[in-house]
Amino acid sequence: MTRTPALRVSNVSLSYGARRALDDVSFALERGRFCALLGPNGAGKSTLFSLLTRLLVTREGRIEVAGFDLARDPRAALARIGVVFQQPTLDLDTTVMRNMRYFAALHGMAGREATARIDAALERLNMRERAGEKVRALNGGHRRRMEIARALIHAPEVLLLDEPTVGLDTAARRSITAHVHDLAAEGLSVLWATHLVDEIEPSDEVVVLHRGRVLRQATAAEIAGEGDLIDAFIEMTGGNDEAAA
Ligand SMILES: Nc1ncnc2c1ncn2[C@@H]1O[C@H](COP(=O)(O)OP(=O)(O)OP(=O)(O)O)[C@@H](O)[C@H]1O
Repeated sequence: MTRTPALRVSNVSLSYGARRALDDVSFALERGRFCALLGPNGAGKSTLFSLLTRLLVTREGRIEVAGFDLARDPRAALARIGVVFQQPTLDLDTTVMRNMRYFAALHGMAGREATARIDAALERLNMRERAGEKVRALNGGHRRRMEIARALIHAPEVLLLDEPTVGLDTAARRSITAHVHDLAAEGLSVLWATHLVDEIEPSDEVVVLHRGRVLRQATAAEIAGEGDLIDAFIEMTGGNDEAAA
């Protein structure tokens, strides 16, 4: 018997007026996998994230999270998702712990339960010793780690990250990428939107998105074949961004 995927996107389309941002997108994310949603600027990655988090809705297609239909059963589906958006959403003038507590409260958690969940989430990202620091005092990499910890407070099955390394230096980028790969190795299902091929490991699943369409889903090693993933990606997408086309 096959297991229900962590995330299944079936024939999803979305248009902004006359512009078709997503066109019949289908893919599945197996549980405990790191899956890169790889696409150049304008491919539709953020649009897809907006649909997965119900910031946008579409009548065309279907999205299921751990078997729960996002349109029919949004509470159950959304409860199983943790999200790190492209734009940071932290209160810089309060401590890491207060930020985390606020978020726990949004999920209906308080008191000891909240503390235990927050501690565990910070621990997973090696951020526990920073709990008392003001967010403003943290560097970009630590702020991102904190946002990832925050997205894990309610123990989601699927973690969505939209270009989470934007604006980080090379060392912080590498560290965040490694941390999230570790989370997948521990059993979390991860969808990581990026246009940066070097964030992807050979065994990762990759969904190549270009101009709103899925060009391919396979492991990075399969897509790279005898060559490099970057060459295969450039060949598939023509090497130019939608914005520049
Ligand atoms: N609110 C909007 N109104 C009209 N068109 C939009 C809107 N948002 C996005 N688009 C267009 O839809 C397409 C997909 O955009 P989207 O932001 O989802 O891509 P992306 O892969 O996330 O790119 P980026 O990496 O630049 O964020 C692009 O052509 C973009 O110009």
